[in-house]
Amino acid sequence: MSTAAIIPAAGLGLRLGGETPKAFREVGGDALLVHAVRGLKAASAADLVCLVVAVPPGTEETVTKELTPYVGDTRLLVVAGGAERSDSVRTALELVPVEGIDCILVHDAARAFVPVDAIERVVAAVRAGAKAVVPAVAVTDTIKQVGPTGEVVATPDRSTLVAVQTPQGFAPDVLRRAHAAGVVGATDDAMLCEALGVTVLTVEGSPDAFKVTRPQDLLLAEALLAERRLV
Ligand SMILES: Nc1ccn([C@@H]2O[C@H](COP(=O)(O)OP(=O)(O)OP(=O)(O)O)[C@@H](O)[C@H]2O)c(=O)n1
Ligand SMILES: C[C@](O)(CO)[C@H](O)COP(=O)(O)O
Repeated sequence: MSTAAIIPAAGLGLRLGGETPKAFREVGGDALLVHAVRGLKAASAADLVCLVVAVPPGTEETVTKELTPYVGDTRLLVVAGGAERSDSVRTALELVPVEGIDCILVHDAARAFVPVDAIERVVAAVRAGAKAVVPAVAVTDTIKQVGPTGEVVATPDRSTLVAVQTPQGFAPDVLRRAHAAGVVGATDDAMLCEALGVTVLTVEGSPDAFKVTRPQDLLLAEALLAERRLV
């Protein structure tokens, strides 16, 4: 059996700023989206047969041309994304073939530097029977829950908290049911599965899978890439 991947890449990158949508911002001379695609392709154990990328409306043709050299024999489909991340994923999911796929990965273009081993851990856990799998890392800040005026109402026990990353991996029927359920406000796909009562498994993520969100993250990305190119 094989894997399909969805890359939501249709966001504007408002927190990053600048004129160019975030997925097209360059690090080390290549767009974040290109780095993300290369990362998924490098995870050979995943056997990626289909890749659906959701992009800002109007950029579908350009992106198809730009990504084609990187996908090899993986089938590439590029669609216009929606208003929210979950809308972009849902639209892309409609194009994922039903036959022959045992795992669907959903991977942010903004987490462009996830290492191969983290991707392969997610796929392996889905193939071992988990219905929904997220890569996770320990939280290093103390997290506070706050009320409407910013007052602290609780300090959760940090040892019970993790920060989750992408790619998140799913049994295809579960991801389809999760997106069909019509839950609004979900910031990741695992949350949609949780709403169905599906158990979500965590596997070890990676600090390199950080999300490029704010301007300083581009500096970190450049440094990470420079270090990788040295080894
Ligand atoms: N309508 C949207 C919003 C986000 N995304 C994608 O979802 C991933 C995670 O979103 P985030 O990092 O929040 O990106 P943006 O929405 O672009 O950032 P911001 O909230 O700062 O505008 C990104 O790869 C982004 O392109 C998407 O496909 N469609
Ligand atoms: C999917 C995600 O990257 C997991 O951490 C995250 O939830 C995306 O959130 P964002 O606020 O839309 O960047």
